[in-house]
Amino acid sequence: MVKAVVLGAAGGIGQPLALLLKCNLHITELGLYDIVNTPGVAADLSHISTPAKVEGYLPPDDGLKKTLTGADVVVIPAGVPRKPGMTRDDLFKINAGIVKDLATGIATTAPKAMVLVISNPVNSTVPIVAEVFKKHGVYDPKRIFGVTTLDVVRASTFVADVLGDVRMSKQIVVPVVGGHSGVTIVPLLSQSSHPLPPNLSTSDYQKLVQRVQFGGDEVVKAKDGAGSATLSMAYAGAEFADKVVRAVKGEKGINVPSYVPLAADPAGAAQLTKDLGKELEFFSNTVELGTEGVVRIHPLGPVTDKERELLQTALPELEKNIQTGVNYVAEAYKKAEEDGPARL
Ligand SMILES: NC(=O)C1=CN([C@@H]2O[C@H](COP(=O)(O)OP(=O)(O)OC[C@H]3O[C@@H](n4cnc5c(N)ncnc54)[C@H](O)[C@@H]3O)[C@@H](O)[C@H]2O)C=CC1
Ligand SMILES: O=C([O-])CC(=O)C(=O)O
Repeated sequence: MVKAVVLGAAGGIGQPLALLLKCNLHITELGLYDIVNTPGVAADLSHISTPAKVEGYLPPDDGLKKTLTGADVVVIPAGVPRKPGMTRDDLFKINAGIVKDLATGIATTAPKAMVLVISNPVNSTVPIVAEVFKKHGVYDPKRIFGVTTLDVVRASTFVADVLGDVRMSKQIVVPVVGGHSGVTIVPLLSQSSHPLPPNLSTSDYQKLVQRVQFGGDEVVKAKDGAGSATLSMAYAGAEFADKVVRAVKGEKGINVPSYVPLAADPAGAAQLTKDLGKELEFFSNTVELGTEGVVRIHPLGPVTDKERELLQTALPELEKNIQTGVNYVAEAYKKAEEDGPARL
């Protein structure tokens, strides 16, 4: 029995993601929560002849609590998406508060659930969830994940393009490490399961790196004000959720890319710090999953000089983004204490 929950389930990502989770045969219960439209989305999905029992709730009458009760896996795509000209960091002002409130709901109702954060800016929203959990005394770094799967999906697709065989894209695995925005997205193309052509020019290599780093902008521009990636994100989110669900059910040896608290695996974190020459609290890398969440954070593996340069550019930006999330929660709690205890 596995209960999966989507918070922000009526949105551009939420609806197709809920559809894909309803089609996942490992999931027996699907809880949908949003500030609008979830009863309709749930009624619609409930007619699909797969096992998951679907329920949709809105904020009144303790809807968040009802949705989260008994949750094993919670996916969060709630929040506003980008418009052309915006960076993911521009979303922080609105999305930080949304994620903080939802994280509070999870910490109080389903503190043992695996939490999969999609809402941007992921580099800062994942630290927000971690800090809220710390405040509630239920922080387990092994159970909090930033969903960076779309970067890896894009890298596979774009490498297949360069190799001239799109039929191969599903088999191609390229580690993408760091974070989930612009220069913090670092594709380790030298570790691609399918090597790049040896005669690839420097400028074509740079274009490929740039395309992985700014793939999200391609979609934002094409949607021209109507939002950012939703369908490819739902695909990536469902792929990630499927792996987490299978790991929770006891399947062994499942490896996923994810932006995780490095406290999840102190030995792995120590190796990563050695590889990077810098200590960070969160970083995206391949992690092994088990029934209790992260079992192991993999080392970076051999990187080229060019990749090391990309990492050196990513790290200060990532560090700043992490601090923004941590500071936000500290300030919110300080303000709440000043205003009175019932505020959070
Ligand atoms: N991690 C990643 O790779 C990606 C992340 N994203 C991010 O995902 C987020 C959602 O994007 P879309 O689905 O396109 O946006 P959307 O606007 O279509 O949907 C967001 C949904 O969140 C709901 N929502 C707002 N406040 C809420 C609250 N307090 N509680 C519950 N639900 C709430 C809205 O009602 C809406 O249905 C954005 O922040 C976007 O930047 C988007 C693509 C990729
Ligand atoms: O670009 C955006 O704002 C949405 C996103 O995170 C992505 O598509 O990778």
